[in-house]
Amino acid sequence: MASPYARELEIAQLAVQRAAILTKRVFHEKAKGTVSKDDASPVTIGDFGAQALIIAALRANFPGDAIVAEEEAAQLRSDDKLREPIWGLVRDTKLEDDAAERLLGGGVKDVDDLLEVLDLGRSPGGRKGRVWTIDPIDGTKGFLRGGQYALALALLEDGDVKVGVLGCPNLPVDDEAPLAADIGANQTDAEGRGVIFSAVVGQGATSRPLGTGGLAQGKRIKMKEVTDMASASFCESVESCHSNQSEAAQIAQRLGITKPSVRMDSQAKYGSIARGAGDIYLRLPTSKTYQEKIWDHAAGDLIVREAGGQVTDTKGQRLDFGVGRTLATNSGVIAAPAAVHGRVLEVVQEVLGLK
Ligand SMILES: Nc1ncnc2c1ncn2[C@@H]1O[C@H](COP(=O)(O)O)[C@@H](O)[C@H]1OP(=O)(O)O
Ligand SMILES: [Mg+2]
Ligand SMILES: [Mg+2]
Ligand SMILES: [Mg+2]
Repeated sequence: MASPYARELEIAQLAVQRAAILTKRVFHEKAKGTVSKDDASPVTIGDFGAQALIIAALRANFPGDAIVAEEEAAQLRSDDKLREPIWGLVRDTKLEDDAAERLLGGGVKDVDDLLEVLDLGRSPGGRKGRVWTIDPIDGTKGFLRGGQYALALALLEDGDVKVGVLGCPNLPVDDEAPLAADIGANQTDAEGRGVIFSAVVGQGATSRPLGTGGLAQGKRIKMKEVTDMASASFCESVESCHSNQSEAAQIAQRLGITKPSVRMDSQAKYGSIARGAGDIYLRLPTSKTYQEKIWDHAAGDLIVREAGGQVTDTKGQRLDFGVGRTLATNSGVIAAPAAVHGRVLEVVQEVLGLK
């Protein structure tokens, strides 16, 4: 008998792989069709296109499942200058391997279907049933800057993450490559770059080359053991408005961490620590009102936990993906090897005045 979630995993990986072909094309274009959303954050033709391709694959393979995705069609309905290039990209993007493309199935018929497909991602989420979460480009600011970004897809069942897939086109394929100080800036997806991290609950976490055809064999990944805090380092956001960097510096000092933080955009941080290229991911709230979105954390949360890590918020609670489209009951994120998570949490709470 096939292992649980085998089909969901395969379809999710192929969907991410195909959507990454599209985002890589846009990554190399000077004009990325960037517009501003209501919350002033940027979105590009790459975000819309990748979301359409991923949802089309889910619609074809798992028609009964709900979808919580970041983007929606509203802006495109009134803007054909934006809509047309997205439609062109979606229409022309296929996996190089015909058999894999057939297996994935799920095209987008025309421009109207494109808008319809994008809006299939407006489920409110919740505690019941199967819900896919999609972040078509996580770290859009990194994508625009030429840094790291990720395509994130996860399956929730009754609020728990069962399958997580993270495509990181600009990370090295090699799990052993240490995190270079410049890993978050001026990246390419040239030869030797592009990795998919995946996890299924209870089955461990893997990495494999992202590629553009079929899926290569996966390799087991594990977090690095941190025996001595002096040799560890934090992996943090590039954006100081996404995570409080001065509090992180105080926490590092109290823990005896001397190395500078590695800064990179997106859930590539979760993938990097899961494969032992980095140690500890800290995300400290910068505002009392911002609620983290479930699509920004679901895949990464499972991948780190299946690689031997522990993921909680700053209160020490597991991330709760069953309360809606946001992590409304959580505050911040601490992802670390299980053996040191408790110590990191303790110091985070001291510095944030939570104990
Ligand atoms: N004010 C905010 N605080 C925290 N995260 C945010 C905020 N605004 C947007 N984000 C989301 O944070 C994530 C990027 O995190 P990081 O800084 O770790 O790369 C992205 O998912 C981004 O959305 P998006 O998917 O649109 O890029
Ligand atoms: Mg966004
Ligand atoms: Mg995101
Ligand atoms: Mg996004």
